[in-house]
Amino acid sequence: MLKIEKINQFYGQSHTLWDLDLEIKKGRCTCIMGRNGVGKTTLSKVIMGLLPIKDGKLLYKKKDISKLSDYKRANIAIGYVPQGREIFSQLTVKENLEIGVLSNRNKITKVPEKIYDLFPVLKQMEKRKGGDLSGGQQQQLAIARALCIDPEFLILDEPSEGIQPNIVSQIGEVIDYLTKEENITVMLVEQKLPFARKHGDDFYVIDRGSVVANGEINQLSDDIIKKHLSV
Ligand SMILES: Nc1ncnc2c1ncn2[C@@H]1O[C@H](COP(=O)(O)OP(=O)(O)OP(=O)(O)O)[C@@H](O)[C@H]1O
Repeated sequence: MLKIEKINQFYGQSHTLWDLDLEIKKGRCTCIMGRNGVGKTTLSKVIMGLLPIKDGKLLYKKKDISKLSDYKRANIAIGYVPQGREIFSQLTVKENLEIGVLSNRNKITKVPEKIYDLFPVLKQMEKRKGGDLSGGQQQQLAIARALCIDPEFLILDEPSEGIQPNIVSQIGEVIDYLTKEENITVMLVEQKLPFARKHGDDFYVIDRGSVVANGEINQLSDDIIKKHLSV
């Protein structure tokens, strides 16, 4: 689905991603793991076209998308839930979802009922302002908004961060449903091992901007964890 070949990214003089290679397979949940500051969010933003790369290739369904704008990437059905959610706090829940609908690749005009089936709390709170929702509800809204574009590929940047356990498990169930039932490909940036192990199929561990380990999630060994993930 997505193949990244030897990308290098810089913030000014600061070299952040180093010859990074990665492959994300269709219909699977691939966890991107690593300690704070190793480049996980930078990688997500590079895929979304929010940050430029110096060199390397981003092949999405075999087509090089590295020169496409972020707007065009939404049109090719890549959904993105950034760290920090970035919902519109002054707009209602429904209006936030309608912003996602505007980029729907099938040109639908209404929020699909399926979104509310996945996140019933959003139906109850449809008229409430985004900013008045709890952190967990905002995270659900951010995921729901990304699903309104009807993505084939969804990037979730630390969706479980700072969220209460019952909402984390609901989000996990949604990830399972998307990959197993809807064949949506998920890239999950995640630091929590139990969550990654439960919902991930594959993993990549990044350290100082490079991939240091990867494989199927059951190959994520204690040795890798000790070397590259524990603090
Ligand atoms: N806008 C920026 N300008 C300069 N340096 C930046 C910028 N954003 C991030 N960095 C640096 O790039 C490196 C990678 O940051 P990034 O946010 O991608 O890491 P991360 O793995 O997502 O971390 P975390 O788990 O804490 O979110 C860090 O050293 C960070 O300080």
